[in-house]
Amino acid sequence: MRLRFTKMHGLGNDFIVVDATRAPFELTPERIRFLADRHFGVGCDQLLVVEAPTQPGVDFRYRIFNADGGEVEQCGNGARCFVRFVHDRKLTDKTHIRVETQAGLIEPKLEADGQVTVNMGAPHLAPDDIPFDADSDAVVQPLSLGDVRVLITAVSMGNPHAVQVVADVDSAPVTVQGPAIENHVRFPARVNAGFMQVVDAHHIRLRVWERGAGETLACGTGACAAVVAGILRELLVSPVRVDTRGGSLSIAWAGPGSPVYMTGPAVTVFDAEIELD
Ligand SMILES: N[C@H](CCC[C@H](N)C(=O)O)C(=O)O
Repeated sequence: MRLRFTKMHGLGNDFIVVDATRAPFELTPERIRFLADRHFGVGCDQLLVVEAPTQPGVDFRYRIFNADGGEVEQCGNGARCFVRFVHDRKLTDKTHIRVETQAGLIEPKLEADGQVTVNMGAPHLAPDDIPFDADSDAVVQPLSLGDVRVLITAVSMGNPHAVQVVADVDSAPVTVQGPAIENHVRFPARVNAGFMQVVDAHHIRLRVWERGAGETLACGTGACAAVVAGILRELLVSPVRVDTRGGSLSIAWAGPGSPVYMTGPAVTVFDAEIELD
């Protein structure tokens, strides 16, 4: 099977993007893991599949697979790459599109300056919607990681996030606590683990250990979840600049029930083909 794909990234969070609008595209988890492998395959954090919509009034359907082969609900950096991909490949002449995902409808928009703004929808905060086995409905919850206990805020952007505040992201124990949080028993669907340093009320630094991919250079839904958590904890005021290791995003949120808006870049690196056995 010959697979045509485009390599893209959003602030270094990198993707293999496949156009499946004309022909169905069913890949096994094994093949996705092969494609995502940075030594034996192409290499990516996630594989994004562009499909025709399944419902009226929508332009495309968007499926997301982590490097571990699992399909997930949402990807923020991928949504920005998505609108650049469909626009550049002339799958649409629209610059503002409506896209259905497992997590619901999102609306990415290609701005005149090349940046992309995405209405990511409203965050979900009820524990059952994360899903999170919560001690209470408090914004901050203790989570035991064996010999240490961390204080997290659980937020879903369609995909689950556990966000904690740290003094310095550069020295934060991301590679130790990240996997422990990702696989914690109180997150039945596993979780993305965010480590947020508050610089000031409109500025944070963020690292994310992603579910199914490990630490990435940037995480769009993680940036949204961190800003939501920071505003709920009255540490942040919208809009917020989020500095990730791959660059900066701008996140805006007007409070519970309101959508989160994310603005940032989307870059095409190359087009290629690969023979899959
Ligand atoms: N690892 C995430 C999916 C990709 C999210 C991230 N790449 C983004 O930009 O939002 C999860 O399992 O929920």
